Amino acid sequence: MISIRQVSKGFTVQGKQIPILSIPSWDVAAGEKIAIIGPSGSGKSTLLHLLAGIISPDKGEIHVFSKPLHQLSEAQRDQYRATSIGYIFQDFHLIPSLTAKQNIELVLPGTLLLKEKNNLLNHWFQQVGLHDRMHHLPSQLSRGQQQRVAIIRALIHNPPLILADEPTGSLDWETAGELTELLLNICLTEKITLITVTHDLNLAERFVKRVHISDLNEAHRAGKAPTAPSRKELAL
Ligand SMILES: Nc1ncnc2c1ncn2[C@@H]1O[C@H](COP(=O)(O)OP(=O)(O)OP(=O)(O)O)[C@@H](O)[C@H]1O
Repeated sequence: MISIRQVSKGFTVQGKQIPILSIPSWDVAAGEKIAIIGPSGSGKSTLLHLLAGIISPDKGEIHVFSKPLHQLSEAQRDQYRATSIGYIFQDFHLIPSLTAKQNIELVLPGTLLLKEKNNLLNHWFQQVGLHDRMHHLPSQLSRGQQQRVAIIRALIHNPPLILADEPTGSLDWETAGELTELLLNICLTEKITLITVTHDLNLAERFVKRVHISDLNEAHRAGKAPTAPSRKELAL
């Protein structure tokens, strides 16, 4: 379903090209639930951005659902993201002046009939356990509840692939565990492929498959890619 071949990606900083990722080969099968782990600055978010078509590789091939992302135009990549990808961020990016329900209505197609729209909204707010909070503003929701709304926003268009970048990074450990279980269960039921980036090894344990970025990334293994100090190191 996902196939990466000889992909490299770097960034130019002050005129100097810095290699970040160099992935000879990586395959993900449909329905897999994968936690990507690795130190800060090792390229985990960059990998998700490549898979979402937000950025393009400098070299190599990325196929997702047989689509050659490396060959798509920007408009085609926008279309790919709109139809095939649900993206969940660490910060929820909800619009503060809109209720939870209105935040989701914004991303629904205008062609839906009112009844279809309400059925869909009721279904998903039930699924994440927020059916009694639909009319709350984000500021009236806990952080865990706000992330549940963001999960609905990522899932409501039925994407076959969810990319989650530290989705529980700003939550306490108990809420983080609940949210991770919720996401895993929904993806299992809906047969969605889930790739989650996390720093939290305890949360990563809940995934059947864990991939360390340095096992994918030759640039990192070879010490070519710069790595920022980890949060743990910074906290010491
Ligand atoms: N647009 C950019 N321009 C220049 N350098 C960038 C850019 N985006 C990322 N980088 C660099 O690429 C490296 C990898 O960044 P990335 O965000 O992918 O790491 P990460 O593993 O997700 O880190 P963290 O766990 O801290 O979020 C970092 O050294 C970062 O500074």
